[in-house]
Parts: sequence; C-alpha cells; structure tokens
Amino acid sequence: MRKNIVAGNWKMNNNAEQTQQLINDLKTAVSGLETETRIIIAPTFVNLALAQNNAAGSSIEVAAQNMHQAKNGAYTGEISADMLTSIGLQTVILGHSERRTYFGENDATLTEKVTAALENELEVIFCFGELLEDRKSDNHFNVVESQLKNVLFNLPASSWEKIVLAYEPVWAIGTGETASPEQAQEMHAFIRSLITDQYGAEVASNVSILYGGSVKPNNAEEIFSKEDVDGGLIGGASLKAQDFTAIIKAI
Ligand SMILES: O=C[C@H](O)COP(=O)(O)O
Repeated sequence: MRKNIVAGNWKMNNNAEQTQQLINDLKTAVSGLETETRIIIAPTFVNLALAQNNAAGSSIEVAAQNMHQAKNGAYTGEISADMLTSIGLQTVILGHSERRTYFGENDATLTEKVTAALENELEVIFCFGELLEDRKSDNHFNVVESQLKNVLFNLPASSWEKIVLAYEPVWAIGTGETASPEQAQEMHAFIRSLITDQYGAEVASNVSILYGGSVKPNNAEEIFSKEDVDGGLIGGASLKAQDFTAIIKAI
C-alpha cells in the first residue's frame, strides 16, 4: 500500500544555524502529530550530516537533493551515493527541473543517476514535469510520458519499491501559480495508468506520486484530496516550520 509523503526541498537555503533552528522547530511542531504521513526534509549537502544528527529520534527523515552518478573519482565538487548512505541517508531527490535547467541534466544523465542510487539501495524521489510551452501546446502528456519512459521504464518491477514520483509542472515551481487540483489529478492518473500498462496494477497502486509546484497551507488540502495525489514536494513553504506543518496536516 502506498504511503503519503510530504517532502521539503530546501534547495540552496539555510546555513548551519538556520538548519538546526528549522529542524528544532519542526521537531516540536510534528512531535504531537498522529500521522502516518512520511515527513522528509532535503537540506543542502553541507548540512546533511548536521540535519541527520538533529533529526535523529524524530519522525523526520533527511534526504539529499542530488548526487553524482559515478562511484567515486575526479569529479570536483560532486557527491556520490556511497557518501550519502555512509551518513545514514536513505533517500535522494533526482531530476528536479532546476537540475535539468541550470545544470544540464537530461534523460541519459538521470538514467545513470537512478541506476547508481538504486545500486546503493537509496530510495529515489524522481522529479519530472512539463514546461509552460508544453502545456500551452497541449504536449504535456507526451513530455511526461517520455521523461518517465526514458529514465524509469527499463527498471525491473522490483526496483519500483524504491521509487517515489514527483510531478512538478515547471510553470508552477516558485511562481505562486499551481496546477489546479483537477489538472494535478488528471496528470497523476495518467502517470499511474502508464505504470499499470508497463508493470501491472500492483506496482502502479503502490507507487506514491507527489505533486510539487507552489503548494502552500491554503491550497494543500484541496490538492491532496485528489485520489492519485499522495502528498507533495514542497519548496518555498518548507522553509517555515509553521507552513510545512500545516501542509503535513492537510493530508
Ligand atoms: O522541489 C520543490 C518544487 O520545486 C516546488 O517548489 P515551490 O513549492 O517553491 O514552488
């Protein structure tokens, strides 16, 4: 049975002190919550170990925002899957649109990254989604289908236990504009149907599909109420303990 997940992608925000403070605030806020929802935060690389230590003993899981596909070697500035698991991390976000846009990540790179993550037994939160021009030209289903098929559909069915999907229409990220709950549901149902066609109903029904793109306390409940929306990948609103907690409570 798939789980609801609320994951906060902190992006390039919060120094060490702010990381510690936000985790402390979050721990207090979620300590009394009776929820089955998985709560994940993804601080910047340099603060992952600190976050891991601070979150220990709470229900907050820590994830990385990215990793390199190589095992190790001369890749200045990069971080390997083994380095992440060595500090106790179990989850990595891959394929975020900011990585695709600003750092040139594409289907080929992401195939390598997903493979390396899974080989190291990391869970992958795989992000994908169409640009505004794709939606305007009614090409959004094709774009999403190819992003998924090119990177994930060669995996064996067993690997899907370690895959979480995050549909993030690029036009809704950080813009204050969200997909309507109906648009999100329409796309999430389409994604689940693609997985059903490729892997069968059991795999499809067990995959958590998160929505990301300007999810806030005031719109989370309506988006999360949709049948195929299993939570969210939250950017801006994950930087305030109160807002992030309100979003967790909205499931
Ligand atoms: O990873 C999170 C997404 O990019 C959403 O960011 P946002 O909530 O600031 O729009």
